[in-house]
Amino acid sequence: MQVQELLQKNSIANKFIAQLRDVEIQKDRLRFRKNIERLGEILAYELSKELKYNKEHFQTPLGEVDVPQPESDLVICSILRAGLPLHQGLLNYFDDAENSFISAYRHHPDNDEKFEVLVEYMASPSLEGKTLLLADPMLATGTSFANVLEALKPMGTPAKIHLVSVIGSEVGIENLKEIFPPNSKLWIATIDKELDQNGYIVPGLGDAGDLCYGTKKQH
Ligand SMILES: O=P(O)(O)OC[C@H]1O[C@H](OP(=O)(O)OP(=O)(O)O)[C@H](O)[C@@H]1O
Ligand SMILES: O=c1cc[nH]c(=O)[nH]1
Ligand SMILES: [Mg+2]
Repeated sequence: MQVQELLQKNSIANKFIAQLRDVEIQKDRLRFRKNIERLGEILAYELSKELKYNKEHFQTPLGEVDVPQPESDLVICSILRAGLPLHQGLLNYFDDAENSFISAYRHHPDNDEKFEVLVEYMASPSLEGKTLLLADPMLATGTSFANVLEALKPMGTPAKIHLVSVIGSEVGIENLKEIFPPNSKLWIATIDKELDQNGYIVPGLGDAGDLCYGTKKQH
């Protein structure tokens, strides 16, 4: 798995990341979701440079022109819940992509810091031979991405997988390098060094799902 980190180069993306992280600004859920969506758009643009293109012919009112067009076999798969605004950002640019939705959530069976990641819901077209964009804004331990890859296996083997994320941890990314095929690529806005004892990214931004949609009751 290759890794491309957006914030290695300064851009307007820095502003969106800073607003996601800021403990006061992030209280505005609408802005929080919108900033994840905007980063989805930027990451879509960056990864679009590596898609395959075919020359297509167009008629303007004044003449004819060839413009290479991206291949059309994209499937965007988001990991619920926090993947939803990232999904929308990708879909804003890849508007003719197919779509998958899959759940992954941290279940704390003993109400302590130990957790397992459960996948319980999936709605997906066939992925056989297609280009899969797997979207989750947080890549902490990497377990959600790993379990989702496993759960998607019955849907067929994609020709190429692009993982799309906003904040990752170094250890989580190393874990995924062992699991995802070598031709996969992670497009991520920024990478932090540490995880705390609860598996949260430090400094990170907190709980992305809760910041997008509110807290959830454990069950
Ligand atoms: O890399 P990992 O260690 O698996 O952690 C990252 C996952 O944790 C969060 O999901 P969470 O379980 O909080 O669900 P939510 O999106 O519904 O809040 C986040 O949205 C990622 O899916
Ligand atoms: O830091 C983290 C880790 C998992 N999930 C989040 O939302 N944030
Ligand atoms: Mg959460």
